[in-house]
Amino acid sequence: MNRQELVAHIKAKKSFLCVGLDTDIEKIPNHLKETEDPIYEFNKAIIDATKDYCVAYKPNIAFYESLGSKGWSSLEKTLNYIPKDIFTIADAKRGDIGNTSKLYARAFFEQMDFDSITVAPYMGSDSVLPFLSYENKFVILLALTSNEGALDFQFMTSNSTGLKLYEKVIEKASTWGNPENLMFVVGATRPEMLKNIRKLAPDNFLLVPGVGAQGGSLEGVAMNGMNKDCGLLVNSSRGVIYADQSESFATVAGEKAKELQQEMEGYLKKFGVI
Ligand SMILES: O=c1ccn([C@@H]2O[C@H](COP(=O)(O)O)[C@@H](O)[C@H]2O)c(=O)[nH]1
Repeated sequence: MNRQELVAHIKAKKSFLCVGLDTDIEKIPNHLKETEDPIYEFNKAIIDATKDYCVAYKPNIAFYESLGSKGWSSLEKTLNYIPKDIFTIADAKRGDIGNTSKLYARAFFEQMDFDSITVAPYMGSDSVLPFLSYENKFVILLALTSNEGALDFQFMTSNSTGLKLYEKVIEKASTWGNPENLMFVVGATRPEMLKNIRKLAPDNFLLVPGVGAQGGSLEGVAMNGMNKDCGLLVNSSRGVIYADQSESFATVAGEKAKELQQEMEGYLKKFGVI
């Protein structure tokens, strides 16, 4: 999917919601555990219930690869089940020397047909460029993450440039890619930082995790980070998919996703995107 198509889906659905498929076998309702592939059955029900309210799904790869070959199989089946007009994100946080990154890119863009993958920036250009060589695919580069540990390195300031590390990541990576193939991860837990990030990356989409279970504010994100095309994909994983753990889990997940979509519709109108 290209950027123009993503923007068109956001406008049509009046939503910039990304539902995180962090499907944890421990948290799946008991009645599904008797099925042959509980992870896939859970994801199918979540997708059926939420697909009208979201524009992206983000399976976090750790939840699948931790189950070995069966997990990879559940992931592939889930990816194939997601409607083709919904943007897909492999939250894999990959990145290695160029020769190895090339194979990570092949795994997620050719073996599996994800629209995008999250990539760690710290090994530099040769670790990221192989992912950027694919047409109509996106790299989503970690810039300012939502966790406590973000404070350990990401705010360090360079004596020579005065830039913080996350700012340098955005500035430098913007010379490798462009808004047609490059997005950045910015946590919802630091919404006040989004104004500054928008100065460095006015047109790039930002993937914003941290709304829901991590306590990030959707309002703060929208008010500080929205651009003329929306420019935001706001993710909620646990806050949607585990909103209820009974047999009604999917219905409640659908209601949660709808609530978020309705709030998003308000912000899209406020900023003249729709
Ligand atoms: O900075 C980051 C980068 C990635 N994540 C991932 O997003 C989801 C958030 O899940 P919630 O249940 O909505 O908290 C999860 O897959 C993280 O690994 C992030 O949270 N922050």
